[in-house]
Amino acid sequence: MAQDATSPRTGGSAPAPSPDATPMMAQYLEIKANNADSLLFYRMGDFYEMFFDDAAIASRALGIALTKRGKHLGEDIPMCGVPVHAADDYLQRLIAQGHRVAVCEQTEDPAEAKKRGPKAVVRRDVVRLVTPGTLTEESLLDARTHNFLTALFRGGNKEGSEPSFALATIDISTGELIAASARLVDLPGELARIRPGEVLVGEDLAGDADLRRLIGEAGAALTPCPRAHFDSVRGERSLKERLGVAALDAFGDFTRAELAALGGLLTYVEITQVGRAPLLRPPRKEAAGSLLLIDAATRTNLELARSNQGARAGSLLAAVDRTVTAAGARELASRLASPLTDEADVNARLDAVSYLVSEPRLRGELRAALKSAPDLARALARLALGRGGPRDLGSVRQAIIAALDLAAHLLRTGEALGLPRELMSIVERLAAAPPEIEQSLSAALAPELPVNARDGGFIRSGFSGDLDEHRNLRDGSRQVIAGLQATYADATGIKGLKVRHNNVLGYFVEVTALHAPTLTKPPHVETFLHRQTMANAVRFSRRELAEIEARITSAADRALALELDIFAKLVDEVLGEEQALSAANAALAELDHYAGLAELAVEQNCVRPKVDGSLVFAVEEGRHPMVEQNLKRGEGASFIGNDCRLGGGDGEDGTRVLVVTGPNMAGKSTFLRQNALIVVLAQSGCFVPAKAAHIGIVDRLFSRVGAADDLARGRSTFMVEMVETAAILNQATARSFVVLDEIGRGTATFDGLSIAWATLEYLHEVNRSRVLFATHYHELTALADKLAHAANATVEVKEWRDEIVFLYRVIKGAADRSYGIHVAKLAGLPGPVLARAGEVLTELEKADGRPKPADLADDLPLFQAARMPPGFDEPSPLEQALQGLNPDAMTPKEALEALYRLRTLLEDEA
Ligand SMILES: Nc1ncnc2c1ncn2[C@@H]1O[C@H](COP(=O)(O)OP(=O)(O)OP(=O)(O)O)[C@@H](O)[C@H]1O
Repeated sequence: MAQDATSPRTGGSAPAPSPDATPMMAQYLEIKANNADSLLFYRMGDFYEMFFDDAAIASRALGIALTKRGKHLGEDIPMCGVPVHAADDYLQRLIAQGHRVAVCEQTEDPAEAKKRGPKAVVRRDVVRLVTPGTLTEESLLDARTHNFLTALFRGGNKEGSEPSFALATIDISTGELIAASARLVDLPGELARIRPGEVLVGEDLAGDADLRRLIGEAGAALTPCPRAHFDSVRGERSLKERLGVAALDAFGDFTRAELAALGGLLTYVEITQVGRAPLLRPPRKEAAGSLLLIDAATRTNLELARSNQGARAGSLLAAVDRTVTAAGARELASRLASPLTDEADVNARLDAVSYLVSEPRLRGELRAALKSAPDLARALARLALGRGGPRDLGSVRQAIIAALDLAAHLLRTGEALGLPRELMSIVERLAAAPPEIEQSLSAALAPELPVNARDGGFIRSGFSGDLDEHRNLRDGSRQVIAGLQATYADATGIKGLKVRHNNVLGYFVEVTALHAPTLTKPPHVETFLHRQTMANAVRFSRRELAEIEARITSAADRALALELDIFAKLVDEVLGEEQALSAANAALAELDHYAGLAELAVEQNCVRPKVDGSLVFAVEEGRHPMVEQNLKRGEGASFIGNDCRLGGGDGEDGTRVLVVTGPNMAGKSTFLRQNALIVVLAQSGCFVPAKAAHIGIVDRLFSRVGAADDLARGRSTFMVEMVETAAILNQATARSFVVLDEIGRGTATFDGLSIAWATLEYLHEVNRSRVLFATHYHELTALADKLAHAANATVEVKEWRDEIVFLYRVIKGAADRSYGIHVAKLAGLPGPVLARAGEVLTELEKADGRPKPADLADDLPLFQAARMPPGFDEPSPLEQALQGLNPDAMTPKEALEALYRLRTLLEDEA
């Protein structure tokens, strides 16, 4: 999808309608004028043609030839076209580049138009607008990913109050509808969570450069809509109408702003679908505080849904996805993007996974049965929009069979043991799948189904007497024709005589040029009417052939009309049970997602985390899911699990901040991120890659790495880093979990060190969050020793003959050096450069101008404004001991002993 929301996504310009235009061009210009913001696909026979600027834009975007067709006001008309049968492909490419397309079809038979006069133009109209957020075709969608359209409305604009936004989101390919609100600071995170393909904003907001940038960064196309569409009264009314309810209270407590966003959303959907109403599931309100807040940078940094390369492969989502259906994969993606904060809800999900972990046979059977469950949601959505076909009806039938089977199966096995709450709710919804719809469909549908209803042949013979009769007539007449070939051959004595068919002549008799004279002479000239002479063959028609053909055509037309009638009735029947079917579909998706998570837990040796309301974070032998799976796939190496304990036993004592130092490449970042990922997994209701885990609910998760340059936004590395650090310091609470990886590295050493130092203190004293802080500033280890709830950890390495061996074990204590030059050697830096770097390092270390850690720790506090708690600035016994040390005057043995002493002191303090 195009990333830049500021680039124009409108269609090209075309001249205004003019009286001098040809009748067809006049029609084109009128339709184009009504759809100025879209590329107009204008149907002409077997092609969609584009003219004027649209043609130039499309030919560039699609790499197809730009030609011309006639003149308008004396100028050539640029034109390009795409064949109708391949249109989906071209549409997909245009949409992916952020264009919108208005599809204009012929709405009457050309024969009808001819009746109005030789110059009459076939009536045409736009039948739908295709935009990035409103796709429904299988060929345009990724089956395992939602395609969301989000309407954004700015509310709460009271003088001085912080603007807040209401977001209404729909996936029209499944009918999922969600409403939520976010403060301005949380908006990027919300957009990164939802990942809409298209965002609608009122025209009043569309000019806001910050908002445009933000939407562009979320990878969405921006579509301005009339401000009047964002009307809360209208939103509420159309939602009630669509859902057939008198009040919305049962679905959640929607704010006026959310209803306005819903209004904008539903109006746009109505416009783009040209009056067709998409399927709507009951709206889900995401209440403030019910979800773990994860900002956009953290999502990118942790590679939750996409890897750093932008692909699904390599992300957390890909690493934990063991679902067997597309709907299950979408459910998993939604849940992983939106972890919960309610202890009971998280545990209910974990109960479901636990149950399926402990029932391997049932799990295997469920997964095998789920494999045959088709994508019911998308089939239903297409049927609702009038874009469905017989195969979609087949999917509905198949899905009902699967749902009822699975419900019975789960109940049978669950009876003895009692199913957990979530699985019970799944069973109830599966069991409510309407069997009578399945019966109707099974009775009506043929075993082989075409994609399009107009291809016919999808109704089982024996279902409708009327239909069978016309089919027999059609097929019988075809046989009569086949028989006539032999009759004619006998009568004329021409063995090679053939009866053939084409669209121009209909049924005709064909003989070679050699035999033609037999038919052009009496007696046959009376009955064989010459039609066409080809190079080697001559063609004749006969009256009875034409008569039979007319019979065939009318029987075939009638049969198709009957089939289409039955199709429409079946679709109506199905849509009459839309709610029950949607509910069954959601249940299928949830079941697949739970069974997939249980499968993953067993396969990857994951455990159920203990999730509660404490402030504890205790993980035993935690692992990084993506790094671990990569290692296994690559060298078959095993991942070293590491413990991480923060937050102590009852929250207030013990370590809250862990400062991790260690050589490059030793595994610091991996350690930091794996713990953040464990929070995400646990609160989404997944088992976690560890031996044991206890997680006190986290309200906000932050993960940052010393950032890369963001030149596109005109910000330097350091600026980005500071903006992001500021966001954390301003928002993190005592319930938050913060991961900072080498913050402050993007500037001069002392500036960076000072900022990292102050940040660490502030997190410790003011935010009081659980924090993992990796740094190459070894000076910070002294600070960690000084702060009551901070501790040092390092990643173990062994030195061996001037080489380093990484052990990937996180242990207590601080690293003494970075081994940067060793790592540079591993990376293949030329020998002379390494040797010279070694010399420079020795000189620098000798003349070390950097302040000694202990001195630094004494000079502080840096920010009295932060109101340190009493006793904060009194040196602790550990600090006093540190002050008493003079590393320069110590032998290595003395230093080691001192270190042990310090550690004991530290443990005493904790
Ligand atoms: N626990 C572990 N078990 C096995 N291999 C690991 C482990 N942790 C890290 N690794 C391997 O080490 C590589 C480097 O790890 P990582 O990027 O975390 O190092 P780092 O200390 O953050 O490095 P730098 O300071 O240079 O950023 C990983 O890509 C992985 O292959």
